Amino acid sequence: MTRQNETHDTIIHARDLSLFYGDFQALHGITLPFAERQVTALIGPSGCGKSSFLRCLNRMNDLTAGTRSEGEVIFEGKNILEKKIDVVFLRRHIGMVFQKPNPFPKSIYDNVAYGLKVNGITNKSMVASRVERSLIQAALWDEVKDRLHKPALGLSGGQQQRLCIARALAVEPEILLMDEPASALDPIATQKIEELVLELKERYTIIIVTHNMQQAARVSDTTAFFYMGKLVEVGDTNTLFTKPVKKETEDYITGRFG
Ligand SMILES: Nc1ncnc2c1ncn2[C@@H]1O[C@H](COP(=O)(O)OP(=O)(O)OP(=O)(O)O)[C@@H](O)[C@H]1O
Repeated sequence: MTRQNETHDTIIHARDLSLFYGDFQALHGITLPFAERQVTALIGPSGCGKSSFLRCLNRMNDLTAGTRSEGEVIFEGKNILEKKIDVVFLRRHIGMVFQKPNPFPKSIYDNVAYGLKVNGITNKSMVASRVERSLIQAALWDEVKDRLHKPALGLSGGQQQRLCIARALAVEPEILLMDEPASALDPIATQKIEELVLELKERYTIIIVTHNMQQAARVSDTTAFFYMGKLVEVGDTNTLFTKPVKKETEDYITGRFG
């Protein structure tokens, strides 16, 4: 949770962001700033636009034909939605972890080293030290240090997800986007991911989509509630869950819908 008297600058800021899949408008004028080195949870019922919004923040929606956005997402003084933005560069700064662990069918080592190669880092000792550091940061090193050259697909689901986090961290992003990173995992693996999120926010800004309100309450400093493509309410997590301002938020967090 936020330490008292600590201030956090805005690192990325969606301004009046709308998103269309063909004729269907999935997001309606979302304005939402994100504080540096904080965890923000995006919550809301299925289909409300949480993942669509998250994917706008590193242009993953570009991969879906027929998508169009309006408005701005400001990162490092630039609107990252502009066509001229280099998305490889952008995704080096804004990494992503998906719902289902998706390691490449390569060794554990090569999975983590992959992004470094894509970004032109080939010096062997530098790659080795970044691989080790990323696996330590992802709380996986002790479990894999003796089998780095074994297939990643031989790891458990929870280990695979931490490997995907290590892969994302290897290129030293500022922001980590997590789309329901624990929803495919058992309770123990889920707890590990939650502990990891709390550790990682010392260095990284984390934006996490979750269906699990207890999880949002446990890991996030700020929570944003989405409903039908709109941002209904955003605020300090504790306050949002105990004294929501909007009726829709209260109905959702008390389980009256969704
Ligand atoms: N590729 C796509 N093409 C067309 N419509 C889409 C596409 N992806 C999402 N949508 C629609 O956009 C809306 C928002 O979907 P999105 O997946 O962002 O919601 P969500 O809140 O993340 O849902 P969930 O919690 O179920 O993952 C939904 O109505 C969905 O059907």
